[in-house]
Amino acid sequence: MTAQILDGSSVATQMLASLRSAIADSVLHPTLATVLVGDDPASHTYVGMKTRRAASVGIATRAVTVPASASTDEVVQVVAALDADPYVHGILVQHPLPAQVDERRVFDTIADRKDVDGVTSASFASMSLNTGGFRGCTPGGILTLLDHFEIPLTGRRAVVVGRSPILGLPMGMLMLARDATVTYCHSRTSDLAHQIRDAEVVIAAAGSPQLVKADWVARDAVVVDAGYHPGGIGDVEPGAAERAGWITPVPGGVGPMTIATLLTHTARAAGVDVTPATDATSRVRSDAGVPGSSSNDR
Ligand SMILES: Nc1nc2c(c(=O)[nH]1)N[C@@H](CN(C=O)c1ccc(C(=O)N[C@@H](CCC(=O)O)C(=O)O)cc1)CN2
Repeated sequence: MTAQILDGSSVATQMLASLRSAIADSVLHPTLATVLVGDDPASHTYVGMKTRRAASVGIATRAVTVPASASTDEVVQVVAALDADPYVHGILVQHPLPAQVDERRVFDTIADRKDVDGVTSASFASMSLNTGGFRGCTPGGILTLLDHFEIPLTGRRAVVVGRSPILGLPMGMLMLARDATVTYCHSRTSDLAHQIRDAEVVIAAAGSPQLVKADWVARDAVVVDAGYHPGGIGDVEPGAAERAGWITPVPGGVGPMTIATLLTHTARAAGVDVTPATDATSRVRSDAGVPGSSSNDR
């Protein structure tokens, strides 16, 4: 049997439609600053996609481009100026930054209230401790997608392949906060196939084309492919759809959720009343209220 599709495009479209009407109903004018450092063509494409989708829901963008030769201090100064600008509600620094720039220092310059991309150390701590704030856009978008389709996480064996600070690492922490039993795998994991065969939920976020082989995927597993490589290739072999119970398509899965989440956060940062219904998280969580799901568990 073929897996059911976790259709990120359609959920993102619903989120954007709700966002558009929430912004139209408000007197507020949300503005997102985008910071693009260097000439990476993929980064230009992604910032362009975010800008166009922002415009489509009534969010203004302020595009700042910085030369590829910039130092960490120069990029930090750009971000600090946006932090101080009362007309900017959210700041997106497009990853990756050129090698000579200390990306962590740049991210951590973003004020908490403007970290709509959820990339600062403080936002990571909030995701890890489940204390609110903006979630990372890709991990947050994935969780919204799983919630939308009422995929339970409580007590399930979840494997995250990848441990990047803006995706794999926070993704695992968010699922841990939802009482999944989380295992991180990465480039030094010796038994990746074995770990994935045992997983009920697989988050493939390694940035390595088709790293996850179709025959590693357990029957009926939930497979989220957060890979995006040229030619519509993900981190999971397409044949996995023949075994999985649920799977995200590439394209049309995680990517659109990332952008819809970023824009939802930007509107919230500006004070727009975006109710949970707007970003689909109001759907009843199938693991909500399960005995033993207290955050005090060890
Ligand atoms: N500061 C950040 N940098 C990066 C992030 C991020 O969330 N914050 N994520 C990725 C790239 N990314 C957004 O920046 C991104 C990548 C892909 C998509 C997307 O919607 N892709 C489409 C396919 C598009 C196409 O092929 O034309 C899809 O999957 O359907 C959105 C966002 C790294 N950097």
